[in-house]
Amino acid sequence: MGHETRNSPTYLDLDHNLNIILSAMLRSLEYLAEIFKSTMRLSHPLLLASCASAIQHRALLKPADSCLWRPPPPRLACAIDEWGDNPSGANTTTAFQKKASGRSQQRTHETLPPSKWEATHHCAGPYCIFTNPGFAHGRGMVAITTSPTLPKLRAIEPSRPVPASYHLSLVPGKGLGMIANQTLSRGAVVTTESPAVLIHRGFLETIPAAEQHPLLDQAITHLPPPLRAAFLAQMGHFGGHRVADILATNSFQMDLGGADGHHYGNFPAVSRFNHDCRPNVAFRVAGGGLVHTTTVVRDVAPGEELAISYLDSFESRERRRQRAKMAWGFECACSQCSLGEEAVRRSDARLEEIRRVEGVLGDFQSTGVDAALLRKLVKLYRDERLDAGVAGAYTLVALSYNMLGDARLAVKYAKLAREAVIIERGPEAGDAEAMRELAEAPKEHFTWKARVQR
Ligand SMILES: C[S@@+](CC[C@H](N)C(=O)[O-])C[C@H]1O[C@@H](n2cnc3c(N)ncnc32)[C@H](O)[C@@H]1O
Repeated sequence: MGHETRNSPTYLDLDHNLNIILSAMLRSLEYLAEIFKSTMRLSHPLLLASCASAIQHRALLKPADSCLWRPPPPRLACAIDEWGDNPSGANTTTAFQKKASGRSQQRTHETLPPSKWEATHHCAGPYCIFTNPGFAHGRGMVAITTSPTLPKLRAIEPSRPVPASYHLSLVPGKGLGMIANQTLSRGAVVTTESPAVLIHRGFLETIPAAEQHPLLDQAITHLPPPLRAAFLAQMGHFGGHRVADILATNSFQMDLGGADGHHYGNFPAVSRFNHDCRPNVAFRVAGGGLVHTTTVVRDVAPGEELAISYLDSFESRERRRQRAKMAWGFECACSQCSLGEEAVRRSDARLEEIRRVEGVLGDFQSTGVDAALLRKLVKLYRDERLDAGVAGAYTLVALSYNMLGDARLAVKYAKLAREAVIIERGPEAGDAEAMRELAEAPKEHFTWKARVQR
């Protein structure tokens, strides 16, 4: 599973870019124009691409410099010293395992296994299996990654569960899907989940299948039985090696930070979301805690399917369909893709117009920016039902109204932008704070009348 930006297969961070914008604005309005252009092209702070694409991409990479599958060395291969008083792992039976084996288990803090990362001697090239069977009170987690990633693994947080507001059901043509049990209002959280399996991108892209597959199989055996069962119950769309297929069908690309930070994360509960090009649910994996959170972006009625977008929703129908087919192997017949030909033509034209208008607004040198253009952008998003990607548009509209010297509408859209940013990227997103500041004091904001005064 993967989700794409509107124009680039790289990892980017919109908050980071907005911060650049803000400081750049103070220094040079011309510089701002350039950064605006690139920033407003993005629809999502977290850029995801499918394992399937990665596997296809692997063919382009030069044959691996990796070592062969290594027999267990006499001592642990990875830098276990980094974790101080890490126990040997002899007592790693989890609360779940004990429950599963029928023994009564009082789930108190004392009886739960400690949550610590342990190295194993199973490695391929620089990538080793690391396990944490005590993670999240015995739910467990496993990673195939490099030793320098260990401090980042230790920062991963257990999710705080939310009451289930959906059930799983067969959806014609899609396999299982998530169906709302109740009315859900915009902003309602549907799922929170920590990764079950975390795999370094380099492992999937450079280690040959003959070495990769045994290590993947081995990694899964380190999950406590209930989580292992949940992992193996996931859909595999492509066939072939079971674990690799599950990862190719159900992984989110995640950036743990730094040059070595690119990983794929698997979340067995989240894996049941089907795709829709106009989804009613947005997702994010925020911060070093790596908790995956999904939030409803428009009101949902009981019985409605909950869906996320695997793709860049701003691309044309043709392009979206190609990508769905290439990366996940299905013909996209979502509500937007199955419109009639005339409606599709109008939809594609609106998407093209969104790109053009955002280009104009993002170029500080451009003329013709007025309230009518800003109203047009908002209407285009509404007509296209881009509820899951509206935060960037509202942010741009709020800043633009302020640059035009309209404090009332700058405040209105800054508030809308802040709400949308929180829904799409979480309350900790930098843009949420930036929009709060704009809403509180538009005339003191450095964008005030910036277009009028030129
Ligand atoms: C992450 S899984 C989603 C859950 C899956 N339906 C299941 O039964 O577990 C992704 C797979 O679901 C199917 N799928 C998801 N969205 C779909 C859609 N809009 N149309 C058809 N198939 C879809 C495809 O087979 C895709 O490879």
